[in-house]
Amino acid sequence: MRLVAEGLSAKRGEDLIFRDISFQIGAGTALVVKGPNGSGKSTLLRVVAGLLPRESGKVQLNGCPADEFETVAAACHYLGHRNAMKRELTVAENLHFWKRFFGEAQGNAGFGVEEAAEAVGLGGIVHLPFGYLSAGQQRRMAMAKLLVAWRPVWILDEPTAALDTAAEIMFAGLVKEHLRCGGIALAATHQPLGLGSAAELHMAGFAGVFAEVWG
Ligand SMILES: Nc1ncnc2c1ncn2[C@@H]1O[C@H](COP(=O)(O)OP(=O)(O)OP(=O)(O)O)[C@@H](O)[C@H]1O
Repeated sequence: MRLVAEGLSAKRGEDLIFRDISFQIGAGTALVVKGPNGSGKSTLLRVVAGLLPRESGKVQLNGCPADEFETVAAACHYLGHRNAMKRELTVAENLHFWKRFFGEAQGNAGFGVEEAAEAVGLGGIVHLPFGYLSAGQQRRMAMAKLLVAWRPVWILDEPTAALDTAAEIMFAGLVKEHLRCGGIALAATHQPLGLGSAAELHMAGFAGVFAEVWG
């Protein structure tokens, strides 16, 4: 399986944010997107995830059986800046919602809700309203959303911002396990994700866009 982006460009409003971005990410590998504030990292991730339209170019997931995921977007988990959880619902209710929403991928049911909470170090508090959790605990539970249903492509926007060191290490472990299982990760970050020698894509913003990919 291989996530292939070719010649991507995107606008926000009337402004062209980046152009001619191309990369490939093979199964079991990650690509880390770096660049200064406003250079278009979040925009690129949202375009790849199908959440924003692209101005040109294409995104394909090669080597994935056509009947498994109808679109690239359907094969992606997207963890954005926000946690995508309802504060008034319990953690369990939130995670059950997402588990039902995603449904089961063929041959892979994903983690149970309690199992996913334990995997992020927070087993035993899924009965609490999400809004009661600390900011770091909320982020960890948002990470648990990645586990309740299998999706081969994880798109991660500043996943560990404002997390403590233990949570960073925990999350690096989750991503490594995802890669070990043949998954793909595309992450935008200002801080090291602890993934070792992941390939990097550097964005400089429009009027200085360049893309470099290794691996
Ligand atoms: N809805 C919008 N309308 C117009 N411009 C926008 C909109 N959303 C974002 N932008 C602009 O698009 C550019 C890229 O924003 P983006 O969030 O992708 O950058 P980023 O590299 O992820 O930044 P950061 O490191 O601060 O998170 C910025 O200049 C931003 O002001």
